[in-house]
Amino acid sequence: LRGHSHWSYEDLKHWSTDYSDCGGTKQSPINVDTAQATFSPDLRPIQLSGYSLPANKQLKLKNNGHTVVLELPESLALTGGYAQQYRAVQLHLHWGSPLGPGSEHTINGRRFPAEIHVVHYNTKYDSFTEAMVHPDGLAVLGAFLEVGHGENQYYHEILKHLFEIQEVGQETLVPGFNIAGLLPANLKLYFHYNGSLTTPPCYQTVKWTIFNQTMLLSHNQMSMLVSSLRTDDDKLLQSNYRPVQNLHGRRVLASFQ
Ligand SMILES: NS(=O)(=O)c1c(F)c(F)c(SCCc2ccc(C(=O)O)cc2)c(F)c1NC1CCCCCCC1
Ligand SMILES: [Zn+2]
Repeated sequence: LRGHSHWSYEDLKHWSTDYSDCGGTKQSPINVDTAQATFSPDLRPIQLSGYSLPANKQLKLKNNGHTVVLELPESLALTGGYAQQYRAVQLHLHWGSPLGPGSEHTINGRRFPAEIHVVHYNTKYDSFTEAMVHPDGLAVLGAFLEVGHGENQYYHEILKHLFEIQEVGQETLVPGFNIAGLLPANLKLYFHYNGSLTTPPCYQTVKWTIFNQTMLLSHNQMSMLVSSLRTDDDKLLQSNYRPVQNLHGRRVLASFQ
């Protein structure tokens, strides 16, 4: 993955020359046109197990030059909503700048201030790297972040460490907490579609779940997110989102009407 870090959000055109899947027909992110989404009553509530981690479980938080990544133990598992079991790999965020929002997915053309992705791999494969090249290999849970009134205590567990990893490659340790608190309380309402990693190598191996309920952060927390991290040319790491990709006939399912 080290070799994948020389791309940037500025030269998107070259992604598909260096990584052929980036030019594929099942790419992410997408715009969700809610009027075109198909209600699918057999979409079950997403169920998380093992997401509540004790404080003595230290998690690595890293600035990898493209986002902030929190590495997750495989003890976190997706046990509902997907036909097979998936285990957590990492979570990371996408955000904008003081000039504009930075979610990756959009809803009816609306871009949200930020978006969290919790990445999992299908346990029928021996490892994440093995899973990530199979169409049913990965499951990513996505939720939008908006500015509300109060501080979000769960996001604070990550945001309060950002100053320690301002430079690319820096990492720090975060005490365990209830990772489920980073996702909506209502895991029944979501959109579902087959897509890809939104970064090179853009493998088309992700079953995406985008929750309908958004997460609320304070204004201060959102500004910490958009103005703490730097990239490898010492500029602020901002607007780390890929433009929405064509559906090419794919259907988006909705677990609700
Ligand atoms: N939205 S997403 O899930 O596609 C995604 C992004 F959009 C991302 F932008 C990222 S970060 C860019 C990829 C990367 C670069 C460097 C390092 C490192 O030095 O450790 C690691 C990763 C990023 F890490 C991920 N998720 C990754 C996809 C990259 C390859 C496998 C790693 C787990 C999932
Ligand atoms: Zn992502």
